[in-house]
Amino acid sequence: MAAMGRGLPYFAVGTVVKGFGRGSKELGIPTANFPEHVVEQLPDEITTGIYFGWARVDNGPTFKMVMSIGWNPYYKNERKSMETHIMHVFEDDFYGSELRVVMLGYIRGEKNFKSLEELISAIHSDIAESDRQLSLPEYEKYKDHSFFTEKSETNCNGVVKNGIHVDNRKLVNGSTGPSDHSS
Ligand SMILES: Cc1cc2nc3c(=O)[nH]c(=O)nc-3n(C[C@H](O)[C@H](O)[C@H](O)COP(=O)(O)O)c2cc1C
Ligand SMILES: Nc1ncnc2c1ncn2[C@@H]1O[C@H](COP(=O)(O)OP(=O)(O)O)[C@@H](O)[C@H]1O
Ligand SMILES: [Mg+2]
Repeated sequence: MAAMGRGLPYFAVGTVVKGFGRGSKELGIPTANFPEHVVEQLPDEITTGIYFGWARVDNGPTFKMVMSIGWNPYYKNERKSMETHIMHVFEDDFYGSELRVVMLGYIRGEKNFKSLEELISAIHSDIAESDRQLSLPEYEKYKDHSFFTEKSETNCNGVVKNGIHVDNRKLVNGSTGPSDHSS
């Protein structure tokens, strides 16, 4: 079987936070931004650039997604971001919701562009390419991965690597007690 790329599949969970508000307003392409600690947990193999995969908001359906990781050279951001455009039209914003993603393939590196129109057109090509790739059986099957159907917990800041859930809530909340309430 063909390899997916170094570090892939990569699973991540986090709360949707505010970015610069450019995605919807300037580009017409909203991106749900992950908080800094999720970005910081990315392993070195996950280089900056554009990835495709699947995404789920809270307990909703799982949709195709395309993600941008990096400093957005067109805007020269000072902080590295990890932003997911979900291929679905949502009625409302979902800041504060839990976003789960699995990244399956790498499309290209981040680029600078001479105009906003060129950036927008590149993003539209990425969306079309991701849409095609995700319909292939080898990628489509991840839509129903147990990662998405596991009972989700509030304030879950866990990160899942290669199917293994690494729960780092203790680090985030500073709690050291056991997380299992059933015993
Ligand atoms: C599929 C995709 C590809 C992107 N490619 C680039 C890129 O090559 N260069 C760049 O500067 N920004 C790129 N971006 C990031 C946009 O500039 C970013 O989403 C926008 O600045 C919105 O940021 P905000 O969430 O802070 O509002 C891409 C975004 C997406 C969704
Ligand atoms: N299809 C979608 N994909 C991603 N985010 C969406 C989508 N539809 C609505 N949103 C909402 O829009 C927000 C992102 O818009 P954006 O302009 O990028 O703002 P920000 O800079 O705060 O990330 C998300 O956090 C989410 O609440
Ligand atoms: Mg955004």
